[in-house]
Amino acid sequence: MPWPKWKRSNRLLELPPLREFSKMASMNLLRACQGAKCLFLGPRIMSKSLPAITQSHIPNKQLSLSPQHNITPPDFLRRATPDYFKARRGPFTPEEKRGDHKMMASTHWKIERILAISMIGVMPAALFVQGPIMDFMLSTTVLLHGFWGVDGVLTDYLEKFLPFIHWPWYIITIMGLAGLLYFNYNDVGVCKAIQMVWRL
Ligand code: HEM
Repeated sequence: MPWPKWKRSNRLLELPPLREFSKMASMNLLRACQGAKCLFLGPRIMSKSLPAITQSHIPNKQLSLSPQHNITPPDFLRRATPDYFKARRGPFTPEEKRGDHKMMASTHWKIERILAISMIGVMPAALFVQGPIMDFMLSTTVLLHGFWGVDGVLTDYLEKFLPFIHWPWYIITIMGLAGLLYFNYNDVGVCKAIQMVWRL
């Protein structure tokens, strides 16, 4: 149905389209944040952090010492610079995006989310329907979700400094899974156990 005449001449319709409007708003917000940073943190910190932001397209190895001259410093010197401890912002090659996994990171991400969404159903269902199948579903979904969650944190924050860090986590997870399965087979099972804890 066409707009009535008075609405077409309404001032509201003369505003820029929503996309332009949000672009302007975010630019202003960014400017305001930079201003606040200068005010509270002082210009020294700003002048230190700004190059890192503007040069985020340069790979870490080149960023670390002399980005202008494109010099790649020796490894021990690279590790001694603060840039080594900064998060890498890309750009990432397809090989890097894939990592050394068997599947694309995006596929893995989707599976993680499907599992997390399925937990929204499994968790309340476990309160009403109990039995070995529900015990198994609750144990495996929560364990796998927790495993991937912590594994992601280790990858993001620790792997760079402690490359072996995943192995203790794999061992803990396998032991946890074995413990949960043992408990489900030989005892009341996780659903009943949670109910019993809450009844205390
Ligand atoms: C129905 C319940 C739950 C839902 C829907 C859920 C959903 C999610 C989602 C979507 C993320 C990813 C967040 C992100 O990448 O920014 C996440 C992260 C995580 N979840 Fe859950 N979760 C649930 C329960 C649990 C439970 C019970 C545990 C403990 C075993 C847990 C442990 C974690 C951990 C360790 C992370 C990683 C945190 C991080 O990356 O900083 N979650 N969860």
